[in-house]
Amino acid sequence: MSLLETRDLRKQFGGLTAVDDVTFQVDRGETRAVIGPNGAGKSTLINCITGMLKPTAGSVHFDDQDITGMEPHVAVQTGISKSFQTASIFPNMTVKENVEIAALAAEHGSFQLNFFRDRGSFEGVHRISERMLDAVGLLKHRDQTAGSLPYGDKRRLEIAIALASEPEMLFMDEPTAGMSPEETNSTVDLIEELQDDLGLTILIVEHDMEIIFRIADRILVLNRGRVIADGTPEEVRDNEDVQEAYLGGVEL
Ligand SMILES: Nc1ncnc2c1ncn2[C@@H]1O[C@H](COP(=O)(O)OP(=O)(O)OP(=O)(O)O)[C@@H](O)[C@H]1O
Repeated sequence: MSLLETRDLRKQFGGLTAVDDVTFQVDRGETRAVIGPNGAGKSTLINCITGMLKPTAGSVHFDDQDITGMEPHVAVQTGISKSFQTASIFPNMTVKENVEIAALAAEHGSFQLNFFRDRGSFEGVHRISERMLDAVGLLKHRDQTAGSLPYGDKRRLEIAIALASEPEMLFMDEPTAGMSPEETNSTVDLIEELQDDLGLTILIVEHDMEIIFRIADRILVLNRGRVIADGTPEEVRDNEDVQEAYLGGVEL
């Protein structure tokens, strides 16, 4: 059963078709990657899913609801927009306070929907925050100010902040961009832990093929707005169209 699905999703900018009838699914608990060369339509596809852009045609379904073209503030009620919000770090607050604020904000935002759900205590917020900090390996730095963290740890804190709102799906937009090889490795380890420990559904856009082949269950490959391949890493790696689109025929 899919958590997220697009059906014949299309976005045109004047005469340019940036997303060309894209149909794909993200199943619960899977790590789903979207890849493609520059200008392939990855950002446009994601923006049509989150409501940042209105699709020209087709539909988007999240958790069995049609959310096509919904404004982000309406879509929040379906749980999808929590996954896509950009995590912003407050540099003068501690690592832990940053995560607690996100957990509190999520609780407030979902209050009307989860009227009978008892998360309404600071104890609950505290527990969620500690669990997420532990998950990203920042528990020992919880009392440090967020601004003093090294770059890689800041990106991990952003993941903890996103997780604190308990999203149905975690969206990661090039999570390792700008990281050193060591930071990249530990972030990939982290993603693997999140998959195993929390059973998260992850939608990831990433340029680094090595990372994608390591962590993705299924990969959607776009080129000039169209789906040219969709399958397991092995299926995608062996696909001639993918090799052609990416590297002009050089083997991946
Ligand atoms: N707002 C816009 N107006 C007009 N054309 C756009 C707009 N946004 C994107 N495009 C065009 O749509 C196509 C797809 O762009 P998009 O940014 O979705 O690709 P991408 O796969 O995310 O690329 P990159 O990997 O470089 O980020 C490109 O040709 C781009 O120039």
